[in-house]
Amino acid sequence: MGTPGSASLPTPSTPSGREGLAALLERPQQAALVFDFDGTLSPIVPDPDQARAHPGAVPALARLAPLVGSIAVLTGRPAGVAARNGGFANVPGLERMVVLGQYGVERWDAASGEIQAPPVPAGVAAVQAELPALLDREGAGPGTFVEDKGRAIAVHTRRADDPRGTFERLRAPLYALAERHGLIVEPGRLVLELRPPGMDKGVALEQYVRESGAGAVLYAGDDLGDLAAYAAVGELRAGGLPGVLVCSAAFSGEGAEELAEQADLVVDGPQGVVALIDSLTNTLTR
Ligand SMILES: O=P(O)(O)OC[C@H]1O[C@H](O[C@H]2O[C@H](CO)[C@@H](O)[C@H](O)[C@H]2O)[C@H](O)[C@@H](O)[C@@H]1O
Repeated sequence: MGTPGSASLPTPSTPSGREGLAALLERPQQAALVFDFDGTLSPIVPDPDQARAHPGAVPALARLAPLVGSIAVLTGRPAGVAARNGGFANVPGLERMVVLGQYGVERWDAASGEIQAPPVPAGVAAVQAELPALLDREGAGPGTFVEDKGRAIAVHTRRADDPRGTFERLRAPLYALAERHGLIVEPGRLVLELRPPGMDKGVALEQYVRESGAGAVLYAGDDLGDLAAYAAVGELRAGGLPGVLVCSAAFSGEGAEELAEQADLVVDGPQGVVALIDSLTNTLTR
């Protein structure tokens, strides 16, 4: 059975990555494949509300899902937003998919369409109330905008006149604001996100791998928040569970270069991720 794009499966550049991919291909029904959303399944765009999965992503995931143990999305987005913007609901093939949102605190299950989310800590409302005056005081400018994620507040500078300069200028005051209210700052691609502590993509990935009983894991990401998931895969590998680290490298100069350095496989942004998913499907159905 052929799938769109018949490129052959790339070879990981590291021995651990080659071992991880070999294990995935030998026992696909025991493999967990976990994907970040923005920058990995969804191309980076100036307005987060307009971000959608790459047109090839859902069809590619739906073809691969029945061949592997499990497929999940692990994202900084609220779980419901990623499920909606990704178009993951009611897709034949993706009935078992889960979206772990807000760095793993929230969970959306395709099987039920329901979202589980704990209560929002009080510090989030306090930050929300103080933020406009802080941005004004720091001269953030009209291009700087705030994304209210419910249990986190993201300050974006991509649309500012000087995106990197504004990001750097806001860094210290936002860290201080977060600390005053018991939150942490999660830096990303031209975004500083103020969110509750206690969970990150590493903890979430490790929990998901254990819960799904996976014997191998593939994790694909593009941003600083994905480093924790990379570290978790490193620890799982050290404990004998093979894994592959994929970097979706679409933009440079946005602070996430470390990810490409640590990856076993670097692909060309979301379109490269789709090609990789398709080549896995092709290999498993040959
Ligand atoms: O964990 P992720 O799925 O990678 O989410 C991380 C953050 O992604 C979003 O921001 C990024 O994508 C936007 C849309 O392409 C882009 O405009 C922005 O510059 C990027 O930083 C999202 O808006 C955040 O809430 C996520 O935490």
